Amino acid sequence: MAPSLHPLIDNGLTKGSENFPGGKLHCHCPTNKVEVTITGNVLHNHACGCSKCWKPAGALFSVVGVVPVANLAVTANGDKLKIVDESAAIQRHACKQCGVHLYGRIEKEHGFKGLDFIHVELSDEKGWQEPQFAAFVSSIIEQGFNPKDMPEVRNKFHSVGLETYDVLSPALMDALSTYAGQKSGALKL
Ligand SMILES: N[C@@H](CCC(=O)N[C@@H](CS)C(=O)NCC(=O)O)C(=O)O
Ligand SMILES: [Zn+2]
Ligand SMILES: [Zn+2]
Repeated sequence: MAPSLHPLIDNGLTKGSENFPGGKLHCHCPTNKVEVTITGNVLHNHACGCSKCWKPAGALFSVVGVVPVANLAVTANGDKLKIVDESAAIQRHACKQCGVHLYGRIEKEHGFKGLDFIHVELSDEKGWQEPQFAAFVSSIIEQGFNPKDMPEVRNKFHSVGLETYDVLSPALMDALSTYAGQKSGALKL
């Protein structure tokens, strides 16, 4: 049987809705769930194979996207959150009890500062933007995936219409490089 990439991808993509108003994310605790309220849709939603992004049980990939910081609020049981790795660029806030990552925030100077990273499968609402591409695909090997099976993984992404990259997509890499070039002064626009 083919491995699960992610429940939002395995059986094909469900397109998001225009003018989706947003919704609530919940952790997996049976009671006293951490709740995060998102205004508006997620942007740049994508699969991520890196070792740091939260994945549901049995999935090889995370599905992660961004929202402006101003569009995210912790609305219940925020005292259960802790930062997974203080030294990472993305400060991932996870539930201490169930381990689910509710949001990741960039606090240091970075091309994506001002954006929070979220996992829309933590919401019951339908209409979130569907994944747009797959990033950090080769990184699953670092976590124990056999490199000989990589063609199957990339083929599966392509079969649902997603392009695969081993870092981020060209658009996001260009945005990061634009930020770096402007910061150093080498790029003047
Ligand atoms: N191969 C590495 C890649 C990690 C990585 O660079 N992740 C990307 C995509 S989420 C990133 O921007 N990380 C910044 C961070 O985790 O703070 C791994 O799997 O751990
Ligand atoms: Zn929890
Ligand atoms: Zn990642």
